[in-house]
Amino acid sequence: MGLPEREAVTTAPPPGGPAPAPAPGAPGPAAGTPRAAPAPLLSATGVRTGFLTPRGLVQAVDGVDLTLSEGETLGIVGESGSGKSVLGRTLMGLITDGPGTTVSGTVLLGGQDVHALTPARRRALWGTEVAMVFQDPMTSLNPVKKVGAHLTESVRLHLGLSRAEARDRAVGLLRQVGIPEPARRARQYPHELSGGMRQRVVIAMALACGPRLLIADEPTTALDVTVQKQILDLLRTLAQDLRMATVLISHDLATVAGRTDRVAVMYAGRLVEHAPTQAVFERPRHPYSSALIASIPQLDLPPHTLLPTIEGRPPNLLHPPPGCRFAPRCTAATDRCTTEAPRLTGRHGDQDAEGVVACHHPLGAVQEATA
Ligand SMILES: Nc1ncnc2c1ncn2[C@@H]1O[C@H](COP(=O)(O)OP(=O)(O)OP(=O)(O)O)[C@@H](O)[C@H]1O
Repeated sequence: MGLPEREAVTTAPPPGGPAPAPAPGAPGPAAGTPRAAPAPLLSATGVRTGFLTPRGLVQAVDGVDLTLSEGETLGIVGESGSGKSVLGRTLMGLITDGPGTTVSGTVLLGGQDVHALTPARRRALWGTEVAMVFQDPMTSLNPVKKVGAHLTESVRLHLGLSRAEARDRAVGLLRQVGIPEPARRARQYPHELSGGMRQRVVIAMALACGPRLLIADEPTTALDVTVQKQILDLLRTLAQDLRMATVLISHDLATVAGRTDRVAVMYAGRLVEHAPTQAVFERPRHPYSSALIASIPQLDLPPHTLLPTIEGRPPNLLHPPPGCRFAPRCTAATDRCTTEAPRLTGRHGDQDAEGVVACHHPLGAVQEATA
C-alpha cells in the first residue's frame, strides 16, 4: 500500500473554525479578472528566536522573513551556528516563547499561526501538516521498539486505521522509501538496520500522515558519504512525487545544489541572500554566498590543492557586531558596513525574481550599472 492520499489527510481546522463556504449562486471572479495568487503554504515574518543564558540573550534567529509555496523546495544554508536548526524548529513550532526562550514574529502554516495555537492544536499539525527529519536517525527511533511499530502507532493515531490497515500502511511506507523486504524489516529493531536504512525509516515516519511540508535538518550528516547522496535523492524524489514542500537545512551549499528551487543563505541569525538556487550559484550577490561557493571542493582539482576558506569566525551571538554581521570577515566592507545593517532588497524591488540580498555592496552591482 502506498502513502495516504492527500485528500485523506486529517488536518486541524483553522482557529475560529473552517472558512465559510460561498453563498449558493454567489458570483465567482469575473472572466478576465486576475485571480489572487494562492496563499503560500508557509509564511514567516520577522521571526526572532533567542535563548536566555547566564551570560545573556543569544539571539539565534534575528528577523527572518520566508515564504514557501505548495510543492516548493527551499535550501537553508550557512556555517555552523548561523541559526539554521533553530529557525527550522521555530517554523515547526518546536521552539516556542516560554521560560528561557523568546520567540516573536509570525509563522503561518496553511494559514494557521503556529505560535498562536494551543499546544494541543500545534501537536495536531505535526505529522499531518508539517514533519521534521533530524540529523541522527537514532534520536527519532526508540531502540526497544520494532521498526513497524514506529509507523503503525502514528498512522493509527492520526488516520484512525485498524491494526491490520496500519500494518499494511507501514509496509507500504517502508517500500516507498526504498527499503527492500519491507515486511521483514518492519519486524526488526532499529539496531539491526544500517544508518542509511534507519534514516529511511525516519523519513517514512515523517511521511506517514501525508504532511504538506517536510523540514529536513542536515538529514545526511550522520551517514557515510556514499549513502548521503541516496538519501538526498530519495527526499527530492518523494517531494516531487507527493508534491510536498520541503525545507532542506545544510551547512553545505553543494548539498542543496540541484535539489532545491530556492536557497536562503543564513549568517549569524539573519538571511543575507535568498534567491533561486541556480541564480545563487551562477551569480551570487552576497560576498558570503560567493565565499561559500568558492569553498566547495571540486573533483577535478589537482591533489593537495588548498581550497579557499573564509578567514575569521562567525560573531558571538551574545554580542553581534553592529551593521552587517559579515563585515569583519568581508574583503569588500566599508565604514558604512560596520555601522548600518543592510536590508534585504532585490535588484528591482523586494519581490525580485532574481532574489534578495542584504549587502551595501552586492557583487555584480558595478558591472550591471555600467553594462
Ligand atoms: N538551547 C540553546 N541555548 C542557548 N543557545 C542555543 C541553544 N540552541 C542553540 N543555541 C545557539 O543558537 C545558535 C544557532 O544554533 P543552531 O543550532 O541553529 O545553528 P546551526 O546553523 O543549525 O548550526 P549547526 O549546523 O552546527 O547545528 C548557536 O550559537 C547555538 O549555540
